[in-house]
Amino acid sequence: MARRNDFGVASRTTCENYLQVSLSFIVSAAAICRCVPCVQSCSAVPLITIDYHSQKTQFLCTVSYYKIRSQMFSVSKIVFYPFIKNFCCLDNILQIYPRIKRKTTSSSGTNIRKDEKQQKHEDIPVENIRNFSIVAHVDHGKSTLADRLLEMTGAITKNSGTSQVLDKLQVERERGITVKAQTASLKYTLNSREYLLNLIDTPGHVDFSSEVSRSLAACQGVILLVDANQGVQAQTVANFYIAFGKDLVIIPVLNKIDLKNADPVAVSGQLRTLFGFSENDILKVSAKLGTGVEDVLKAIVNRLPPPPVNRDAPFRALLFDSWYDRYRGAVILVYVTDGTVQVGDEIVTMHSGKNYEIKSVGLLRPYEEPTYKLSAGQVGYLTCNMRSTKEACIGDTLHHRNQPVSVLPGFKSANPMVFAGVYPMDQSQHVTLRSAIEKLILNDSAVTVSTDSSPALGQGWRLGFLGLLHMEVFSQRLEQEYDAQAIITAPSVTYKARIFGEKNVKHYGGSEITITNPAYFPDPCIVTEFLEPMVMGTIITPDTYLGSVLSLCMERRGTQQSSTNIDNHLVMMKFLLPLNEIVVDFHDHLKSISSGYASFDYEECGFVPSKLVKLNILLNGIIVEELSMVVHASKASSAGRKICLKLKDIIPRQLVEIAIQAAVGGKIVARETLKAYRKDVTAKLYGGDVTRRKKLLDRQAEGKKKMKLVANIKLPREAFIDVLKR
Ligand SMILES: Nc1nc2c(ncn2[C@@H]2O[C@H](COP(=O)(O)OP(=O)(O)OP(=O)(O)O)[C@@H](O)[C@H]2O)c(=O)[nH]1
Repeated sequence: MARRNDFGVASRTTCENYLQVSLSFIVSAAAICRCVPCVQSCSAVPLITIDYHSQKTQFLCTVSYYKIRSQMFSVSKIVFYPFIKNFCCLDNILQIYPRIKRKTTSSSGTNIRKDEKQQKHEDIPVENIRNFSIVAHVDHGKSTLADRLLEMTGAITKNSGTSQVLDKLQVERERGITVKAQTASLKYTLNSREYLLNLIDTPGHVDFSSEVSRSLAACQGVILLVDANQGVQAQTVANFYIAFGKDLVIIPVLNKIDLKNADPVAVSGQLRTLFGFSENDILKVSAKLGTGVEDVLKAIVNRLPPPPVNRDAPFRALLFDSWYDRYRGAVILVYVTDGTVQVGDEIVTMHSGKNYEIKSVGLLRPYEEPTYKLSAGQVGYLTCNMRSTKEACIGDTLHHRNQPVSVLPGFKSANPMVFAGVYPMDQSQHVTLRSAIEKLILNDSAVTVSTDSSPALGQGWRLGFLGLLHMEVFSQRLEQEYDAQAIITAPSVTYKARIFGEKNVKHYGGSEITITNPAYFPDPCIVTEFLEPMVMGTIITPDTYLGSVLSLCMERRGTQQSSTNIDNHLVMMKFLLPLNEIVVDFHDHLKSISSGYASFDYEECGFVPSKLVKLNILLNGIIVEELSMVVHASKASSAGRKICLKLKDIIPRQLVEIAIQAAVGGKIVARETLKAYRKDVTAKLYGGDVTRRKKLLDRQAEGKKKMKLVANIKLPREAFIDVLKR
């Protein structure tokens, strides 16, 4: 059945005549790299024949998942021909791509089984599908529970050495947090019925909450995981209300019951008081040890409804995630709500109206596993030669060409809260950085981009993030995944201003303008009022720390809205806080004053009038535009003092004295003086009259004064970078 072709050639006829494709190539890493584009262009599961140095050493393998170099290559099944002589060829591949699994059965047998397996995947009836997500506060054990679920359903092997399988990004593994929602389709048999459980693991940190709400669009239920040691935390409350608001079935699960300090009884009480669960609903597990996890699987099957979909209707799917693959372009993750879609179908994306031919479809188990088709109710990926990163629009509806359907409700676009400038290290890296940002945005659609420029840092972009951690993770991913070095400037938030006067309104293009960059702060004379963004913060803290938490919130201009006792020890408080005050270090401060016990979460709460001013920084009387910032009037002097001191440390001393000033309008609010280098002009004098000494010093002072008049203070680029970056 396997045919020997020339190296790397997979003819189209072979593609069409067989379910599999025959390829011949020399066994080496390069060969596999060269083979993969051919494999990708075929619309069937490929069968690869390898000719090792013309010794007719052949084996077959069905490729189910492959990625090259920085990513991963994986061949799920390798079938040996009986006449294999040289096994070292296989070992070569195994060394390079350790995820290849060996299997020695007859080729035909395997193919039949593969077909059967694919049939089963596609044909699992809708009643046996459950789509769910795991939501929880940071570190309450979502990824650990997901690992156990994967193990118990056979998607990964036990003790495979890989923990937190769904945290695939390097940044996630390094920081031990989830930043990107991940999907895995699990097969689970209960009472001899086979179920397909589509699990979406979501991030816990507030900065990635847009990932959570997007993932929930494909789910009918959630597992609300709570650490039995820490109890209900701010993010637990937020996640509960997101799921509740979307009418999803919520399965409350207490995790970490194996810990010595775990108090499942008290935490169950908190869940009952706050959310009205009954004791019988609450499951108790240890995700780490696997205790009780089987009950979670049963609860998913028994308590969650199947997806409300129609397989007989024309194909319709919701695009809810995407990522970039350098060989296949955009890979998009869809939730099929109606009909079926298969390789070779022509589809249209509603947003752009563009046509595409489906090149491959499959499920994530948790690695890509190609299937023949995707049916309604399933969550799977598809590739369709989407080359431009802008084409995969999150929330878009897909349908078959010539079979229009109604639009699915999309997503409320995430509102960026924090803005920062991103510039290349030097301008020669501008193009590289631009393409890296574009590709990363495909994977992280919450980031907004606009171009920006600065005399000191050159051409760059102003990026909007959901929070500070989001910004840090984005810059780390730029570096790790795309090898792009960037300077990220200090973050700021968006303000608004109401303009008066017809001429001014015309000039600014509206009576209410948004200020994302202090450089565009309007003249206060033409502004009726400035507005600043507020958030409703939820803080849950043990009552021992109540005093210090309250004074921190007051200091940050917060006003208390409510206070509820969750139980005898925990208090939940709501504060209205200016976003600007919490964006940088509020969370760190809160953790340090409460020994790590208080938790914080926030949601946007609109804009309110505020007394905002632009703080200018002057060097010897000249404004340095890049260093200016927008602050609340009451904080102008302290912010000014801070930046003047920082500048004094960073700016190298020069031949003239430099006055570093912070000013609001014409009023100087802070000042530091950087002393000039002073040559010891009296060094040559030995003894003599004191007037000679004075004369020399006077002459030096005169010279310095003149120099100050003509000197142009230039900040070296490095000093700028030091001040501008956080
Ligand atoms: N003792 C014990 N530790 C657990 C259990 N479940 C999780 N952990 C530990 O808790 C820590 C956090 O677990 P993760 O699974 O990363 O938590 P997460 O909710 O996915 O974290 P984020 O994605 O950052 O929100 C890890 O050190 C786990 O080993 C459990 O049942 N018992």
